[in-house]
Amino acid sequence: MWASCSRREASPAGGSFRVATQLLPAGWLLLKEDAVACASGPGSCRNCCILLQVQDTDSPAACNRCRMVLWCSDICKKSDFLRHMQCGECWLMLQSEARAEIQDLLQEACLALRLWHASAGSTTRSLCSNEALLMSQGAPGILPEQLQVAAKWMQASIGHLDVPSWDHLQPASAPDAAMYLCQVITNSLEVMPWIAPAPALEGGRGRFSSAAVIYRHASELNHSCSPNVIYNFKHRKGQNGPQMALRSIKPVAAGEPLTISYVNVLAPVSERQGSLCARHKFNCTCERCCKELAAQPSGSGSACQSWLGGLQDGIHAASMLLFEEDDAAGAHAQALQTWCAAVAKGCPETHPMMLELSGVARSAACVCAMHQKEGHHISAAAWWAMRLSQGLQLKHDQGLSVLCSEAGSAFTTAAVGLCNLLKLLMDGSWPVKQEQLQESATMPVELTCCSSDNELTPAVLSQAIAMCMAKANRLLQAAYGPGHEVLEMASFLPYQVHASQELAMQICQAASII
Ligand SMILES: C[S@@+](CC[C@H](N)C(=O)[O-])C[C@H]1O[C@@H](n2cnc3c(N)ncnc32)[C@H](O)[C@@H]1O
Repeated sequence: MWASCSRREASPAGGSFRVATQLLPAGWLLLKEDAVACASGPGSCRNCCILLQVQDTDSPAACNRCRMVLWCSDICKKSDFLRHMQCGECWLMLQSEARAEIQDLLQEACLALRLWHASAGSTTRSLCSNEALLMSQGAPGILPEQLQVAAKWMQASIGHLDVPSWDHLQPASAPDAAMYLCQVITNSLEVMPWIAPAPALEGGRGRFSSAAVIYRHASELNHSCSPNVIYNFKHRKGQNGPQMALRSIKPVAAGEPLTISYVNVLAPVSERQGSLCARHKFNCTCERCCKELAAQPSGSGSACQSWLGGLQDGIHAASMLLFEEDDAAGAHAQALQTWCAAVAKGCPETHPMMLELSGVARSAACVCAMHQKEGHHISAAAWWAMRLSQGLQLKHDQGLSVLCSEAGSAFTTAAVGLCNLLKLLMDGSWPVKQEQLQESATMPVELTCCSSDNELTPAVLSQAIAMCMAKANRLLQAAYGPGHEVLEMASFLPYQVHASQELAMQICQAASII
């Protein structure tokens, strides 16, 4: 798929990027690929990157030599031990002097060693490294001298290896070591840790430590603050590094660059530019940044944090769902896209349901995170169930756990239906016409007896939601038997949000990029 839908193009400034070779509709799974090399942060398994504290069954296994590196289980240790030894990481970790001297670059140095080992000295040479720039000017937070010292330690680690006995490897020269280090700094993608916003994630369940990972294809993608491709990771015990999936989130025209975002797209322009500079060492020149910098040179401004936070979690949730590639997941992805678009259209000041939805998004993200951890298929049922649980107070012990682990249940239909309904509401198409509902084969709610008011009041909304619930209850009971039901409905009171016009504008601007 990747080779047929995209090609590499040289950029005028050197380096390359990827463009679409055909029209790509939104929601296409473009690529799944395994990591070339990865280095996890402290406290997580060196092989699969899962946080050690979330492992329920296995006890962590340490390297018997350096005692600094841990794996979540014997399976992961077995899978990664030779790599750890053969790339020189074990020797490097044994050097207390090195650990002190390059502590800020230790993870990068380990990843660079692993990249050297994985690439057998050649296959990643095509990755850009920005080496000349980094080695002459350094970058925010890193001095060129620090890079030199880290490269020297890398070279020493490789020098202490009995490399000739591993026939595919060549000892790395000092310039090579520096190149690998710069490649890592320029190209590694960060597997973000989950921030636990809700009780469901307390105690670290479902959270992953951050890890730096290099992928062969995904690392070729340029960044945009308004990306057309979303990426996500799947952790698998025994595998080195998470698997990555790329999926289009907007229609992409033939010839258009494929872009992902390396940072939080909902942050203001100054913050985005700052983190791209600090972590990836470049000044972003994407269209959105250029526009926003021109319009608002200071790039400052607060935003409605809880709402944006919810939206961000919603995007994470969506990306989790988008990882799946079967038909059911396609429907889920569609539902979430519709939902995200609906949410993106509004802001707390203009629509009372927005805060509610942000809470829903947050909960959805939690469920998806937990499911990711447990390796279950993530279904839209989970999303829908959490939506009900948050907004409509579904009791967790009454059906949620069943719902969440079921793929392709009747609730998928309900999720799609609710999303459709929300879209109609957000589009201002209230009252919803019977014909509009019938147009959608997946719409499960009958709204014929709903209010004929022209206004979307809390009472009307409550009535619509109540009907969704009634339908949901019927589906729930048909699928899982008596005792599984949505218990009560929270009152949908209008939310008072005291936001300035300017703030509302910022929120809408941020949201419009989805
Ligand atoms: C992961 S690489 C992407 C592929 C890269 N263009 C290449 O030639 O291999 C990241 C590097 O690409 C460049 N880059 C990516 N997105 C950019 C953007 N929006 N603005 C400016 N430079 C960008 C920067 O040099 C960055 O360090």
